[in-house]
Amino acid sequence: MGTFKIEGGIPLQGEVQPQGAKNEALQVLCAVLLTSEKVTISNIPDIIDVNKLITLLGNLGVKIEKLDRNTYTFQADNVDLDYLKSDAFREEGKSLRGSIMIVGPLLARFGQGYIPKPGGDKIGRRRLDTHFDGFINLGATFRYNREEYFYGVEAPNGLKGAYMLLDEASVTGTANILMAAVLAEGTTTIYNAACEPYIQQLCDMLVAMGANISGIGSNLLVINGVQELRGCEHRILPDMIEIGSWIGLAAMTRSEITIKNVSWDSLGIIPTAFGKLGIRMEKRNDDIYIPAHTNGYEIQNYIDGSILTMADAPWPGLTPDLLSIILVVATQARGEVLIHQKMFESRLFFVDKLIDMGAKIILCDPHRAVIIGHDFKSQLKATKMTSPDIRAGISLLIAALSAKGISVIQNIDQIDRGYEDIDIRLKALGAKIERVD
Ligand SMILES: CC(=O)N[C@H]1[C@@H](OP(=O)(O)OP(=O)(O)OC[C@H]2O[C@@H](n3ccc(=O)[nH]c3=O)[C@H](O)[C@@H]2O)O[C@H](CO)[C@@H](O)[C@@H]1O
Ligand SMILES: C=C(OP(=O)(O)O)C(=O)O
Repeated sequence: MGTFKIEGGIPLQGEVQPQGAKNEALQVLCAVLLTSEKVTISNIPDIIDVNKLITLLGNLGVKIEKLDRNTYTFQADNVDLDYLKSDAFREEGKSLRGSIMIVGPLLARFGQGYIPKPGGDKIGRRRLDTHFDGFINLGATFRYNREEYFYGVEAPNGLKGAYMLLDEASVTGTANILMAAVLAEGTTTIYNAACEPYIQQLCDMLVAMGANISGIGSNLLVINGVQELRGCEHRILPDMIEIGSWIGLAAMTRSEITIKNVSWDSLGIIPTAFGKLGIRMEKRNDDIYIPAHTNGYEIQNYIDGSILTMADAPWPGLTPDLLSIILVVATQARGEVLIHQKMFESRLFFVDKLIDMGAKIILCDPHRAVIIGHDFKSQLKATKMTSPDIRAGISLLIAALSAKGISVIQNIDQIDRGYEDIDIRLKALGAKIERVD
């Protein structure tokens, strides 16, 4: 596992180009399994999780051509279903969360889908009931091998459209059910569907492939099944979580940064959420300009003067993936904030490290932490730390960049799984960061 060595306390300056969205990439890559025709996808981020999924597709027999670093063509005209029964698949399939989304397309097109319990961040319980309840609603039979943590769904006679009210607005669950429903016979209605930009993008891609979907962008999707889908070209949106990470990083390191081509209209509440911490930014065409916050930033209170709460919620609420970043940025704000991570129960434990570095944080329980900002009157102290999950990892990296002295972050695979060339891009802005071993 690699390590970053970071000399903090240096303001950065310059422009950054956000990578393509990891979580969208994982969805649209799985969608290539829905057609025997060629699909071209551009703006694919070159990151560990995405590359693992591309390898998995290749092992499933999908023909893959790399046109440039971030553009590929895929053709699933000769899928090797036997691979799903191999030991290699049991290992590969469980190494990332996104692999779960091969199940819907495989079930829809070939009548069978299998997956070992998928990996991803260890940030609390991550159940899959919504996915499999959805497939069962579409007429699939379900089995689960408890010893091997292996899931299977089968529908040898095809899927039949159905009405369903999802138990929770699961992002990957909605994507999976949607990809099954586009080839099911008749009409499927998915209520309480997740509607993140990732899902909207997936819907747009499926429509370009010939699917019939209405309600895109809402929590009520109506899908009229079609017999087959065709190839298409699809471009992945810039990664809104990475954009949020750069906003937080700019404020906390008091750097002047322009984030290029952010697709502002797809960012939803994210700029407003950082605005509540007092972070100023300007929309310049489709770029975000963040001035150097030399006089700090002040957390807003509610109208009645009470302390602000920042909590996650399904889209269009604030994504849980940005709360760790918001938390770390708040440690240098003027004022206080309650961070309430509602969805995951083990995502706040990294605050121990921030407390070691001198941040004023009260961890109330696994879901809530109160942050009392230093207003830059006291700098965080450099330390040695390990990245527990992708977003805690980037948050610790932001803390290290703002801290006095040299910090070491171990287990940086956790950061590399979601952030393309993060060290190279930081260096281009003037950061002192080295990848050691
Ligand atoms: C590969 C991928 O796309 N991963 C994202 C996806 O994971 P993923 O699709 O796995 O996450 P889900 O949307 O299924 O749910 C995440 C967690 O939130 C809980 N939950 C969900 C919906 C809800 O209305 N109420 C509720 O409590 C679930 O029980 C679960 O613990 O969505 C998560 C939630 O945005 C993000 O953190 C992950 O980055
Ligand atoms: C939790 C995340 O990823 P995954 O679902 O892949 O673990 C994330 O991207 O913040």
